[in-house]
Amino acid sequence: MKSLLNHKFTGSIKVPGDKSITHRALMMSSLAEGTSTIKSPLESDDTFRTSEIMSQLGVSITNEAGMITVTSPGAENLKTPGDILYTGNSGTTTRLLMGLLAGLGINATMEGDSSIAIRPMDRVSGPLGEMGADISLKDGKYPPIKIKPGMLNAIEYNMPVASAQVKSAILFAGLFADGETIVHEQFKSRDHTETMLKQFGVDIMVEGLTVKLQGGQSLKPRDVLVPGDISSAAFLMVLAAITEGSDILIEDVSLNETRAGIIDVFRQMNADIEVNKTSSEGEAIGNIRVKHSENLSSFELSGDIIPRLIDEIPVLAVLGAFGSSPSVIKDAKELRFKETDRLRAVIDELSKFGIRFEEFDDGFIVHPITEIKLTDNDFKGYHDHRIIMMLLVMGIAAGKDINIDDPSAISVSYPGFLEDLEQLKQAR
Ligand SMILES: O=C(O)C1=C[C@@H](OP(=O)(O)O)[C@@H](O)[C@H](O)C1
Ligand SMILES: C=C(OP(=O)(O)O)C(=O)O
Repeated sequence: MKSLLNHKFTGSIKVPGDKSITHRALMMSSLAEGTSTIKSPLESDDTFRTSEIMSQLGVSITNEAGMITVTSPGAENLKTPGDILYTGNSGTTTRLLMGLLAGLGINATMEGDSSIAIRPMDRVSGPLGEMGADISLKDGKYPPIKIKPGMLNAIEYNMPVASAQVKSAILFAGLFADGETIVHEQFKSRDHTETMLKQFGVDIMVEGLTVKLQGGQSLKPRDVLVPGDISSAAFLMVLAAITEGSDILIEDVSLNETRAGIIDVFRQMNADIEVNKTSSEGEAIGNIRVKHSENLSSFELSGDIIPRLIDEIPVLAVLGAFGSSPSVIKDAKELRFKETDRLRAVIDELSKFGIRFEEFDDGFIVHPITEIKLTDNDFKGYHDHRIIMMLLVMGIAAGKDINIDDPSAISVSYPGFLEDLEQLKQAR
């Protein structure tokens, strides 16, 4: 499908800092007695929630010119918060802090917005309960989450779903548990917690799909450099690949293998992509250049690649629609438990452009778009940042001005998205 656009997107850009890494850096610096710094963090609604909560626990956090300074009295001296801890729209804040607060033995109640209120939390309270944590949930499953102090024992846990949030919550609790905590994954989920715990001086062992950690270790302060977020870069990568004349260079972005599944997909699609790693110490970092390609083919994704691109699937549906034959996503049922049911949202909203889908319980087939015909110009963003940015990319590629009910949730992960699009936009 040729795009109807009269402009292209060119130039170099840095996307905002990685959301997963920023959350973890704020949490781990708050456990390490002394002063740590976080350079180029993501400054967005979700990371603000984590920062606010760490402050409520007695940590001093200041932010000046793209550098956060965290001064902590140490894990044992964090205090019981006076108020409810509000996690907003952030699943990562909510789930990781369940493990951390249970480990710290802090009495607290956490709740978030209306989307967090219907995201399952029993996947975390289950294993934490096995460790001895006292956590109660509404209807046994949802926030508000009430955590009471208690002694924890280490467990050996087989993860039923690929989830870095569950794995990280168990590892955080394991830091304070008696004995060795062992987590086995079926598919490898993002490993930022493991990498960063090592950087903060924790002895943690990673062997294939198994992570082991001895309780009773303390963290030492350090300086963290946050690379750009490949999940944010994904929107620009897809835009460049599908709009004629485009050529975008994204600099200093995370190339962590457990996050970089989208690069494999671009290669599978015969997209024009160049990747140049500039550092592989700790978190891999580098540059990604994507040019428009006339000859995108298709992709078939299932199994272990899914956790490596889980948040990119909405925008990959757009890429698939510009391929020469149908593309397939399977084993992605987890998308139904994100900020909204993302499989439903992708199919319902992209169908309004005339894109044809076949839906499965755990994925979809997206057919190549042959003609863009808007059946409805009123789009729903479901207050989900990834769905809204997906729609904006599709709208641009289609050369249509679309109405999205409420685009404000972009600020959950990429507050400057519209400005970055403006900066890259050129007349053709
Ligand atoms: O640990 C993290 O930082 C995240 C893990 C993923 O969720 P799951 O753990 O539910 O797969 C991902 O979708 C989310 O955006 C961030
Ligand atoms: C699912 C996401 O985040 P969280 O789980 O932290 O809300 C996301 O950023 O796409």
